[in-house]
Amino acid sequence: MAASLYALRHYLPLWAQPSRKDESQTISEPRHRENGQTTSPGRESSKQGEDIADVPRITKPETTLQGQETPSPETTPKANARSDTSISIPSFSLDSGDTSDDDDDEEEEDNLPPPSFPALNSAQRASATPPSFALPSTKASPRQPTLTHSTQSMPPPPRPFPKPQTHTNKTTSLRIPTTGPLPNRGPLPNRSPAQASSNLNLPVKPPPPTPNARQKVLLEPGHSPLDWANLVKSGKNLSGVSTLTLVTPAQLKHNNGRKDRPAWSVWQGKVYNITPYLPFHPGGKGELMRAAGKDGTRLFMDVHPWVNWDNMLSECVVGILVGESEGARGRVEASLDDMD
Ligand code: HEM
Repeated sequence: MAASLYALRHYLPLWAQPSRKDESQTISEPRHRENGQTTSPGRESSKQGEDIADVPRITKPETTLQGQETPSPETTPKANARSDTSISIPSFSLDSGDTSDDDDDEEEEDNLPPPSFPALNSAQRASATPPSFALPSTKASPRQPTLTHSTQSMPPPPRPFPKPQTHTNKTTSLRIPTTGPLPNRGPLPNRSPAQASSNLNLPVKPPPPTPNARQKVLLEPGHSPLDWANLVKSGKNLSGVSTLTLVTPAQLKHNNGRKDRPAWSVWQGKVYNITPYLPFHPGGKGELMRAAGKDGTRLFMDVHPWVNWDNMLSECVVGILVGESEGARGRVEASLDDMD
């Protein structure tokens, strides 16, 4: 116990450090004297047989219990069956009033190297020495702590560590600062990329526009694919003709959607009036108009062969594309039928 206390004396507050000067202390530190030299307990003995003498022992105080026989330091202290309550209980005293006789030893102790653990440059040593105990302020000597004598009741132990008062305390100063820029975290977030890069003299390039691979257009409200599907389902005639007709190429070419004429187009032999579908076409009116007045099968299949145009344009069918001769014969037959 005493050896531990002595080994840890650099970490104990001053008032708790064991003193070798006061002979009345209960914890005495034996000294091994060899050839007139004093060996401190913290030092290692060079001889094996002397190790026992280096171990600090708890010995019976010699001066405070007067009139009692002084036991040999080699024996275990015995309890005394005295009921004299006036006997003062020896206490631990660090009074430094009598420092005159042992100054050399004191200097020798102070010059001792600190314990090897923790290391001299370790964080434990930097932060732990000296611990700041909140001792009651007295105007005593530098060795302030006074555990005085006997019948005085011991004051309550002081708080080992004072409460942290400001954020400059050691424990809080290790935290990440909550204000100001963080170290090595780049520019402040409110700065624009141009401002941030201006410090670095880097050329500022605007991000390239995202290519619209599908070339879809923004449809007008009420012209979504679902709106078109609902319009087709309503059964409304969207072809612009009363009956299916034979369409000649001349007729197809004429109805190309210009000059208020309807826009007809052909897919796989069928003629469709695409005029009502123009505002609903996801690819835009312009794309769809490329097929107006002609056969648009190849254009259609090049872009979206997966689209079921026959189902989508079922109410837009005008007729069937025929040759010029067939169309003329068809018109004659039709006129004959009208005569019947
Ligand atoms: C009347 C016949 C046509 C119908 C019913 C039709 C229908 C459609 C539909 C439903 C889409 C959307 C496809 C999707 O989202 O996957 C679309 C997109 C498109 N269509 Fe058409 N289309 C027609 C004719 C044409 C023609 C003749 C062209 C070009 C000459 C064309 C060019 C486009 C383009 C460029 C897109 C956007 C890209 C895409 O979605 O793949 N369409 N069309």
